[in-house]
This record gives sequence, C-alpha cells and structure tokens, in this order.
Amino acid sequence: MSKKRTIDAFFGAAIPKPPKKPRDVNTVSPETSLGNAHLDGLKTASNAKEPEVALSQDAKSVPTEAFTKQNVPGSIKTEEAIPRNSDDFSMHPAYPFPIPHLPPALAAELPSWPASLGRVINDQPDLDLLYFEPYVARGLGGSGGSARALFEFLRAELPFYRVEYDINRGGTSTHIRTPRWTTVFGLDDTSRFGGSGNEKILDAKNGCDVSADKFYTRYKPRSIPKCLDDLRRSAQEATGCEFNFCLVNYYASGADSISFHSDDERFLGPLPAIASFSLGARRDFLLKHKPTPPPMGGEHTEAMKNATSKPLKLPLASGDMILMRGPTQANWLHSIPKRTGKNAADGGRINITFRRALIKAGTDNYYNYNVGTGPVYKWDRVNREMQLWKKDL
Ligand SMILES: O=C(O)CCC(=O)C(=O)O
Ligand SMILES: [Fe+2]
Repeated sequence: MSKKRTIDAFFGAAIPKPPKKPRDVNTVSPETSLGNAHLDGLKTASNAKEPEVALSQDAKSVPTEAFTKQNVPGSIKTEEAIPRNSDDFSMHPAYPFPIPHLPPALAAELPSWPASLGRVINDQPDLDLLYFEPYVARGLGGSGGSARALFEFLRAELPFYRVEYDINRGGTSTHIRTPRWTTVFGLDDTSRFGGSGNEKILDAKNGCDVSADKFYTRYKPRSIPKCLDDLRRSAQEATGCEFNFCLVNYYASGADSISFHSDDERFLGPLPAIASFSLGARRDFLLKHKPTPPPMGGEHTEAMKNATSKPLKLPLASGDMILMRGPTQANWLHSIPKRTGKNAADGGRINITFRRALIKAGTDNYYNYNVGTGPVYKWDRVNREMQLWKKDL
C-alpha cells in the first residue's frame, strides 16, 4: 500500500463483498502456542473432552454511537452504516481500513475502569494471577453493559485473519489451521513508530530509520489503534506493567479454541506479565501446571502430581480481565477448550491480550502467527458473520 495513501482512498476502500463462508473450522487441529512453534518447539496440545456447557446468550446488538462532526462517506455499507468524520479514526498505512475510536459512551466510561478490585490467585506453586471480575462493567438487567458494547464494537471494526502455517515435527510437516480469528498490533521495545502518519519505524534509542530491518519487512508492523490503546493504557495503570503489543482472538462459537500452551517465548523475557481481557460469551479458561521432572531414576505417580498442584477452571465472563504474571508462564499451561454448547444466540467471544515484546524477533513472530499472508476478514453486521474483505480497486 502506498505510503501516500490519502484519507479519501482509505474511506473509499471498504466495499463489503457478497457473503462467503470461511472454511470449516470444526476439525480439531494440532494447534500450537501463539506463534512460538518455530522458536521454541511444539507445546502441549489438549483435545480432552470437557462437559458440555451452554454459551452465554446475552447478545443484544448495541448501536454504534452516531458521529456528529463534518461527515465523510461511511465505508461500512450495512444497515447500521453511520457517516463518520476522519478525526474519529486511527489510520496506518499497514491497516486495510481505518479503525474508529471508541464510541463516546465507552470512552467516557473508560476512566472508571477497572470496575472492581483485582483478586490475587497465588495459592498454588508458581502461580500468580490477578483476576478482575469484572474490569469492564457488565451492566445491570442483562444488558451486557459496557463489556457487551465493547465486544460488539471491536468485532465489527477490527480486521481479522484466519492464519494457516506449517510446522515441522520430527521431520514431518503438519499444516495448522488456527481454530479462531486473530489480529495483532504493536511493535517491540527496540523501536517506535515515527513520521507524520506513523509510517516509519525508528530505533527507540537513536531515532534511525529501521523500517528495512528483516524482522519488520516480512510483515509490516501496525500501530495499536486508539480504541485498543486506550484500553492498553488503562491496563498499564491498573497493573503497573508495561505493554507494547495487543493480540486479539475472536472465538466465533464453541468450535473455536486455543489449545494448552504457555506464552513463554524468549522475546517476552523471563517473567512476562500478560493482561488478558474477555468480552462476549462466557468461556472456560483452563490452567494446569507443566509436567515437572520426575525424581532421580523414578517416575511421577498421579498422586505425586496432584499433591503439588491442581488444575484450575475459571469461567471467564464478559468484562473480566486476568493478569498472568511472575512465574506463571514458565510453569503453567492455559487453554480455552472447544465447547459444544447450544449456541443459539451469539456465542462469540473476544479475547484481548496486552504483552511486552523485548526484541525485534517478537514482532515478526506475532505478525506471522496472528496476521500471516492470507486475506483480511471483517464482520458483516447484516449477515452476522466474518466476510472476506477486499479493498475497492
Ligand atoms: O482467549 C483467551 O482467554 C486466551 C488466549 C490466549 O491464551 C492467548 O492468546 O495466548
Ligand atoms: Fe496464551
């Protein structure tokens, strides 16, 4: 995409295409951790059968706020099309389309988050969690409150991808289809965005242009749009941690999942803190201790394993935030298992994680496994599904 791309080109770009179903995602794939497969080797996968649960049915469409400033042609031609002003969007040459700022009602509420105090969960070996139930207010009377509004907004406005890649296991190549929608924004600590439209990547220390670095050229890093950056800043204040990356997962139904893994890539440093937000349908978040080496010459019995740590199941609800910190990633695995719920209404769930990548290799890794080289998808408010997005030629 041209760096000189004008705002008009941006706003004229988004033309929804006729409905096209994404590929079938129900097949269980030997999916790995979020992108460290190539760096750190395969992580534990779990297809363990879990009891059936119904997914939340609190789906009520929350209308996007009307924009009242000077209007430009709206790019989203759906029944909810709203003319918007260019000032109300984040733009970046590497975005497929502009991303709106938070609707005013959500932006006004943001300073009051977290909506509750965090609860420490550290009663097991090597586990350190801070659990906000909720962080984003859920509202009263089944409306879903701000958490539902934020879910609807992000699902409709972010570009999503269905990433596929190959891994090599003992000389055998396996094709992986990521069983959920993903997207990512951010840049590691060594660099910052610069230039008039954030189109350059500059060395964080000396300001030199490092856009041509090999870790920044396979995929073009994109700045965190204001709507997610507002949440990042809030999470930083609430936790005292720093974050430079924002990863988003969209689980369209109980068929979408993430298998057991830990976010312990070397590029995150030794004790990474990860703030993980849940919006939309309730889903179980499972945690289990990594296998510990058996005593010299012996074997671990089940009793020995259970004596030290117990698996955890946290039914994460809309608006919840869980901070995983300290030794957690080094010692525990986590997952969102598949669920075969009734799912009659909207079983969709968005997960947002804020992380801090220390080196350039982290940037390349995150874009590789969360954006990839495939097409862009955007939520279609009329057909209520992700649709292939193509820019207007
Ligand atoms: O969806 C979730 O709650 C977990 C996501 C996750 O573990 C990850 O993105 O690494
Ligand atoms: Fe994770």
